[in-house]
Amino acid sequence: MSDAPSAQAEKMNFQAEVKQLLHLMIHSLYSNREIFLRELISNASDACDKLRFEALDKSELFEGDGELKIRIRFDAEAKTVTVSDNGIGMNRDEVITNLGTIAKSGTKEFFGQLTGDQKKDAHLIGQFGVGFYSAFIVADRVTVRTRRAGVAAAEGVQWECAMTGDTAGEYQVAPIDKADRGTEITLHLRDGQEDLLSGWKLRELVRKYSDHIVQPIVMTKEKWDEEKGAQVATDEEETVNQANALWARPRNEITDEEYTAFYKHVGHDFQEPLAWTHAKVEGRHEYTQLLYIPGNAPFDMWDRNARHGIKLYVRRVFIMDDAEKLMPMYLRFVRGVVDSADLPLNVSREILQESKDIDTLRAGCTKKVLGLLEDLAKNDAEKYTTFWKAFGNVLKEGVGEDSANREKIAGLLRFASTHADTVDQVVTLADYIGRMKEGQEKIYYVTAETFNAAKNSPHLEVFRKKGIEVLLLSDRVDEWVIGYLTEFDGKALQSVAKGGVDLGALEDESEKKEVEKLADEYKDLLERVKTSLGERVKDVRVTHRLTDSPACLVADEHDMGMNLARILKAAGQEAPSSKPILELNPTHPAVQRLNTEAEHFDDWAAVLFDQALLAEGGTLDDPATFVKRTNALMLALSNAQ
Ligand SMILES: Nc1ncnc2c1ncn2[C@@H]1O[C@H](COP(=O)(O)OP(=O)(O)OP(=O)(O)O)[C@@H](O)[C@H]1O
Repeated sequence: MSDAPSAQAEKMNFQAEVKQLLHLMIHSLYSNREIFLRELISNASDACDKLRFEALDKSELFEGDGELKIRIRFDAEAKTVTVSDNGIGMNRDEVITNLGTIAKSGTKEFFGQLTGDQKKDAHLIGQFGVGFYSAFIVADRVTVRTRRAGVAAAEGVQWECAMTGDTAGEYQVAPIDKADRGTEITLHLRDGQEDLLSGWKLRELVRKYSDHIVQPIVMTKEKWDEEKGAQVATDEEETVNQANALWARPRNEITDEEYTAFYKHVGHDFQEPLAWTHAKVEGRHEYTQLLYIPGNAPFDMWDRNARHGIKLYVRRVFIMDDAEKLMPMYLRFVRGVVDSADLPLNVSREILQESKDIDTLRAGCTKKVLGLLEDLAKNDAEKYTTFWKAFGNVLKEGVGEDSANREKIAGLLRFASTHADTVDQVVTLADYIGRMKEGQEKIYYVTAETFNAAKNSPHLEVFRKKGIEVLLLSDRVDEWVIGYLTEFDGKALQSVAKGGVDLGALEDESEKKEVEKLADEYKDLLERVKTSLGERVKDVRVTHRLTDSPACLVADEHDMGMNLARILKAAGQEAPSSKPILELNPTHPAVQRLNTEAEHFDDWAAVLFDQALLAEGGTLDDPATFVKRTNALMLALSNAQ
């Protein structure tokens, strides 16, 4: 029963998503039921960290008790397990928001991806974050008693939810008196969970999952009672975890299991990390970094304001969460801890904004992470592939964002190309250069909105014929990457859909002469087409790049590529309007036919232009006229036969 006077208790309904999540949690995560303790301890530890941070300039929040700790108790008779902390606590509004709703970004995507298959869904919930609600895996009633630091005892709040009978979708909130600040969470265990009512079992779980928690986790000491033949509680308390900073220990004394358990806490992740790097840096600035690459992208990765980044400590004292200044945006998936020996203990977010020391820390952390990625790429291709699939598109942002490390980041990029002609992004720029034809000076690429549009682009025809590899870029961010990455290892990057194709030494003299000759022969035709198309084209010329298609559109050397112009337009941005150049393939029968056409010349010219635009991935601004013209030409042809 609740300790609160029921007259003042208020019934409230969970947000619909919470109900769904609770249901899923209980059904999909049952085989992982032990994690509830890790999650509650992790939250308690975060609550202590938050208090420490808020108390930096408001020491009265400690209320005379600065020794932050987490306590675990159990009551075998009442069948309860209680986790309490003397951290920041919550007020009524916070209780309702934090425990009654899900305010996370990515919530919609998460629910959209659920399949009903328990295994798959368990994996998804893990990625989404299990948190407080995991308590309901082992408990059918949960009581939270909490009081925010710094407010009066009478401002305590009790939250309670029973998952039985008709009340499953609702919870109760009531005011209570709570003398000590912080949060106490009592789990009323479900039938069959009695094994958790044991000091030995709970200690085992703490050691297994929460040993690395920095605050002491205390439990009542037990001793063996011969008469009763059982362990009995004493009046003393003892710390049951290591309660020291894992990152401050020497690397060779930390096991992989410990690194992994620590990651799950700092990364708010349910799954294993992909890789980590742990180093103590000495010199002008002294700091320790323990940085992890997660195995999966979190749901809120595309939310550039998402939290959960790097925790900053100063000489092992927690300073702040999500110190975004410590990692560049394009490495926002990195999780972990940086512990500085030089920053002042009273450092604030504002000081951090301007601190030169932070710039040094960030440069050091960035270097470490890029080094770790290089190492993975070189020595563990499988892991690197996993990394690339999850975070490749975020890393690409770095090409524009971090000019100092541009070459390094470029070396980490992976592309699809005409070499394998598959959608898999596996080609490095170095691989490409290694396969360049003799006499080839540039790295060629094509950008398009989809992989198939890139792969089948008419602009590739001459490259395919000559066996020259072309990178196939179809991720949105690629246009941005290419805008900054103009060369790699001394080789310029060149779009196959821009400017004239100058294949340099790859083109033989006779081919060049042939094109020049055709250009001369077709001079009049080019002029007529240009006049016919009027404002739609900048120029009309004979192509070097087509072998099979009759026509294609290209952007002038210094104009914006057409794919980028479309992306900008779709994003509602002004793109400088530049007209394309139409290139015609005089060896194609359609173009030869055009040369002799009199009556339907304008229709032919317009259809060739529109087809080239479609093949290039563009959209017609007047599709109905295109259809009408094509039909008219088909009829004219069949009448002529
Ligand atoms: N012991 C506690 N003391 C103070 N606040 C708490 C405590 N436990 C939970 N909360 C609050 O409730 C919120 C929701 O907790 P929950 O565990 O569901 O998610 P989370 O910790 O924010 O994220 P994640 O599930 O990804 O770890 C927390 O963000 C915190 O604000």
